[in-house]
Amino acid sequence: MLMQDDMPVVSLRDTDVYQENRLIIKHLNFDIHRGEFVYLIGKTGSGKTSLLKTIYADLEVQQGEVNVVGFQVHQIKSKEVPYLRRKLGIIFQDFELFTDRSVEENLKFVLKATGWKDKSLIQERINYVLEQVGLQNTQKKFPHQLSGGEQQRVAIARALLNRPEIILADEPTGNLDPTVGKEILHLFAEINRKGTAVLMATHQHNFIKEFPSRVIYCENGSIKDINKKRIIEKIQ
Ligand SMILES: Nc1ncnc2c1ncn2[C@@H]1O[C@H](COP(=O)(O)OP(=O)(O)OP(=O)(O)O)[C@@H](O)[C@H]1O
Repeated sequence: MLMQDDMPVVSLRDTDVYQENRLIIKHLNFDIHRGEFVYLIGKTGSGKTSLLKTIYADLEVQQGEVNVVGFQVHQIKSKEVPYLRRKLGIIFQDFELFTDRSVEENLKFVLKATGWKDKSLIQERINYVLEQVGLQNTQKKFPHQLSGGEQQRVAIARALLNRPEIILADEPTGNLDPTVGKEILHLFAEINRKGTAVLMATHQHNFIKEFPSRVIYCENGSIKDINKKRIIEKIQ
């Protein structure tokens, strides 16, 4: 599906976010543009994960419009969902790697499932994404042989395989110690600098000071853009 250059990568119009019959966030209106880096913050249970799931078509849109990387998610058919997800890089708190496969096999699995056939192109792409995350020498290792931070880097490499328009990261540093978490933040910042948009749900407000960028705040069933300076002042 073709996208015009000036089209937002994510655009929500009067969108309600539901978990089953429960309204979690109402009347959402916001855009994320190409190359933007956006933090999604808010108390536990405020709906950050539900909002991300709505964007990657894991929760049904019951009201309003959700346009994501050229797909109308509010009327997407289930057979189209894999094509939407191919344009997104999705990162979770708990990495979600296949534990019974090596790093290389984890990455190969995604490429094969998304139609890659040429063995040398597959190997080239795997080498490239691992280099991007600073893990050139881990191809034959299994997830349990890697640290948490390294496992998250593999998950990020996996998310980069199909050159996503945007990375959706749900509390990606939640299982990591603060130093490693900060390194992962810097990796996201570097990926963003090369042009990929990032939407990151996080409880770590100190990240906003470390790498200042747009902040969306989720509270009492609604969201608003807030001034990052105010948050930085509050945490100083
Ligand atoms: N599968 C589900 N079925 C029904 N309700 C759910 C489900 N998952 C989450 N909820 C409810 O939806 C609301 C929003 O949860 P959500 O996980 O989106 O919040 P969050 O801001 O991501 O929280 P956290 O910071 O703890 O990850 C909560 O009240 C939660 O109990």
